[in-house]
Amino acid sequence: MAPAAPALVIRDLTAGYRGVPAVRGVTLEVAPGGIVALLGPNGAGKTTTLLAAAGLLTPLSGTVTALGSPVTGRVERTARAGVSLIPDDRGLFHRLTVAENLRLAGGRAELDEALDRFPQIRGLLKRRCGLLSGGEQQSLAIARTLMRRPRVLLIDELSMGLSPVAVQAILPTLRRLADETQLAIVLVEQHIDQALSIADSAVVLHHGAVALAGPAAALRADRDQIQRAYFGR
Ligand SMILES: Nc1ncnc2c1ncn2[C@@H]1O[C@H](COP(=O)(O)OP(=O)(O)OP(=O)(O)O)[C@@H](O)[C@H]1O
Repeated sequence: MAPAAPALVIRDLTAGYRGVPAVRGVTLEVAPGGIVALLGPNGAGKTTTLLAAAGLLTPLSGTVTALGSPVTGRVERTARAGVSLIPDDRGLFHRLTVAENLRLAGGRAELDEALDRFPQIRGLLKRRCGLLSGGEQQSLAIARTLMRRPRVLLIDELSMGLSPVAVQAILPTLRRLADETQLAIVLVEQHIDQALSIADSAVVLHHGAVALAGPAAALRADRDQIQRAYFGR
């Protein structure tokens, strides 16, 4: 059987702010059901890459194709077609309850599906979102995004500020989601080992360029290589 067409293709992407590139020549590809870990030190260009992938930032050059269509200049259409971004602040409404946050994303059927995937949220529906723990907020952010039934999920440091234990609890859920629903995921993470343990492949950015890319298992086995890529050596 021929391999499935990639869900997201970023080809030779140069993008930035007010005409100044923050990333240069970035290429990455995610298959349906695949997870790519997008790694690199602060300021390496991970968020910029995700913004361009979501159609929120227009490339200076290069292309982004999601679900077979070009992304550039089509941010709403891209979102409707099934590309969702979870920003690093998780994009939740802290003054609203968990139920209200969820209701904003879809109807009963979508809600039931999301709660089946994250049963721990059922007991929190009346709680104000701002009073949830970091891990609970993280689950809520994913559950809410799943209600839009995305086919490509871009996740920007969902585990920011969380303990390694909380990160350990959530990442396997992403792996199951990808395996069971063919969701394609780009995961920006600072917890390198944990991200590599669920990813199929990884791309390490340094100063806006790809410093290292390859299968996650190979990169996991060679920690020094990643270390060097982080420091641009
Ligand atoms: N709105 C903006 N205007 C101008 N420069 C920006 C803007 N946002 C980011 N940058 C710059 O672009 C570069 C890449 O930033 P980006 O946020 O993509 O990196 P990152 O790898 O996601 O970093 P972090 O891990 O700290 O979130 C940095 O030098 C940053 O200062």
